[in-house]
Amino acid sequence: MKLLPRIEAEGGADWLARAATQSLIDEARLSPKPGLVDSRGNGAHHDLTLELMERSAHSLTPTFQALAQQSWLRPVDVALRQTIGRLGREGEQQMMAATGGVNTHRGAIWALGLLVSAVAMLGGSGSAEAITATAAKLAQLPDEAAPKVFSKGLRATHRYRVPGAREEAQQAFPHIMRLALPQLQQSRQRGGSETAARLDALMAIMTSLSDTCVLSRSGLDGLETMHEGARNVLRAGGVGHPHGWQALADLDRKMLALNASPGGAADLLAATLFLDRLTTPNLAN
Ligand SMILES: CC(C)(COP(=O)(O)OP(=O)(O)OC[C@H]1O[C@@H](n2cnc3c(N)ncnc32)[C@H](O)[C@@H]1O)[C@@H](O)C(=O)NCCC(=O)NCCS
Ligand SMILES: Nc1ncnc2c1ncn2[C@@H]1O[C@H](COP(=O)(O)OP(=O)(O)OP(=O)(O)O)[C@@H](O)[C@H]1O
Repeated sequence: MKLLPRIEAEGGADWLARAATQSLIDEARLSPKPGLVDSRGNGAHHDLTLELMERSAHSLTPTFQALAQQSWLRPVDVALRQTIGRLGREGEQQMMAATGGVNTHRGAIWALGLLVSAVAMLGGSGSAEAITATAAKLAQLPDEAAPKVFSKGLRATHRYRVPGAREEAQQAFPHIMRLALPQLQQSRQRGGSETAARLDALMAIMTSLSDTCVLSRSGLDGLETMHEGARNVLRAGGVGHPHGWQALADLDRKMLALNASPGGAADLLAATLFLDRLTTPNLAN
């Protein structure tokens, strides 16, 4: 894994925040994504639009900036965990204010927020491994001030006995490190388009994530359809191959018929693009 270029402390927080927002916008615009909001339309979501997703992404820039500033060269401890927990919840409120009460990016604030903090804790330099390991340490610490709400995601993890957004972070983002980033690089090396490589990275996440968005909306049927369909795309040579493209279209149809949308996989793709962006900083401008 490439080393990050040194990001100077001054301006570093601003740069990280813009990179995080841009990663959310890149994820939202990427098309065609099964079930999700993209440049074509709303996917399986009746309350979301691309315009709303982009407005939401921009509303989060000050949150990412504050997370980076407060975390700059700080050690992992409960005090920092509580600070970022508070900033993350304030970010959720910013998002809700910007979208008129629609949840566009809750999971993304969690994943990207932890990663932005982790890069800042490392002073703006570090490998993707070091960044995700640092984020995991933060996610493992208790946040006493967190309200005890039994969210939809939490309910799904209990009902189906699967890991969710919390566990993905606590385990240092295995779906990003073991699946999405290697797939992104492999598909780029194959020489296809950047869009195809990013869609392949999304497929890699979708082959195995226990996505609580999918589980809440369409149960185990939806989850199995997602796993199987994403495997078919990659087995057929990826999105850049005509058979892979066909398999993606089939998966899109099936997900829509089930009202299934892989929102958790989309969040992790945005986080993947963020980590990728750190190694090619000219993309963030
Ligand atoms: C941990 C979070 C995501 C809450 O998760 P919870 O499981 O309770 O479910 P909720 O339904 O609210 O949201 C889950 C979201 O995570 C995403 N997701 C779903 N499944 C997965 C998965 N397996 N892996 C990763 N992300 C997933 C989806 O987008 C989903 O919408 C978060 O909202 C939270 O607790 N934030 C507190 C603020 C905080 O501490 N922030 C610190 C970092 S900024
Ligand atoms: N491009 C995208 N399209 C749709 N969802 C996305 C996209 N990118 C990320 N997501 C994630 O999907 C989640 C939205 O899923 P969902 O609509 O199931 O959430 P909800 O608000 O909890 O549920 P509901 O709308 O059923 O009340 C968001 O939290 C967001 O993180």
